[in-house]
Amino acid sequence: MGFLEFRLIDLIDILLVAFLLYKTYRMVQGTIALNIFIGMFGFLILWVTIKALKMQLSSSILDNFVNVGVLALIVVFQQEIRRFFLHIGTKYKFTYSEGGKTRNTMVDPIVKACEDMSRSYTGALIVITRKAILQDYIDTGEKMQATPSARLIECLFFKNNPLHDGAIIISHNQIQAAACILPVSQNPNLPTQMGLRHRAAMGITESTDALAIVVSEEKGTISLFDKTNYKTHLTIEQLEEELLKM
Ligand SMILES: Nc1ncnc2c1ncn2[C@@H]1O[C@H](COP(=O)(O)OP(=O)(O)OP(=O)(O)O)[C@@H](O)[C@H]1O
Repeated sequence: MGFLEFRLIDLIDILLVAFLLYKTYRMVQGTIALNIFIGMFGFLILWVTIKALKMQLSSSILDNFVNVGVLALIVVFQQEIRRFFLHIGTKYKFTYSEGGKTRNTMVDPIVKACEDMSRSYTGALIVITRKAILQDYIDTGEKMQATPSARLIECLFFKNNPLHDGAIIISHNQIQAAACILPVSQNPNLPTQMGLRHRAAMGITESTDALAIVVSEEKGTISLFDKTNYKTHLTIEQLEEELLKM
C-alpha cells in the first residue's frame, strides 16, 4: 500500500529533477563537458554492474573513485556550475543597472567602428559586460578609462598599434582595458574556420554573462557571441539591433 502511494510532492520532485537535468543538458550541449558527462555516466554504469556482480577487488577500487566523485564533479564542471549560477542570478534576480539612454551612447561608436573595421579587414574583439565585471580579464590587459568613440576603437585595433592584439573590454560605458587575454573555448562544434579570436569570444560568453563582437581580419565578417550562442555574417543593421536589445 505504502509502495503505491504517490503524493503531489513526488510529482513536483520528479518534475524538478527533470527540469534540472534538462537545464544541465542544455548547458553542456555542444561543449566538451557533454563528452565528460557521458564518460562519467559510463563509469557509473560500470560501477553499478560490478557491485551487482559482487566483484570484490574491482568494486573496492572503484568505490574510492566514487567517494571523491562529488569533489571531482565540482572540479571538472567548475565552468558549467559557475555559468549555471550566473544564469540564475542574471535571469531571475537582477536587472541591468545601466539605463537605455546611456547604453545607446556606446552602441553607436561600436557599430560605426565595426562597420569601418569590417570594410578594412581589421581584426577586432570587443567584449561588453553585463553583470559580471570581468576584473580578472581586465587585469590581463592595458588598463584605460576612456569613453568609447569609433575612432578610438579603430585606433586600438589598428595593426601597427602595440595594443591591437587581444580584446578590448567595455563596461559602464567606458573602455576599461585593451589587449586583454580571454579564455579560449574548447567547444568542438565551432566551425573549423573560426580561429583563436572567435574561440576567445565564445570562451568569454561561456564563463561570464558578457557579450562579444568579432570582426574577422581574414573575411571582414562581423560575428556576435552571447550566452554561448553565436551569429555570424551580421549586417551593420543587425549588429545595431542586437546591441540595442542587449
Ligand atoms: N585568448 C585570446 N584572448 C584574446 N584575444 C586573442 C586570444 N587568442 C587570440 N586572440 C586574438 O586573435 C588573433 C588571432 O586570431 P586568429 O587568426 O587565430 O583567429 P580567427 O578567429 O581566425 O580570426 P580572423 O578571422 O580575424 O583571422 C590574435 O592576434 C589575437 O589578437
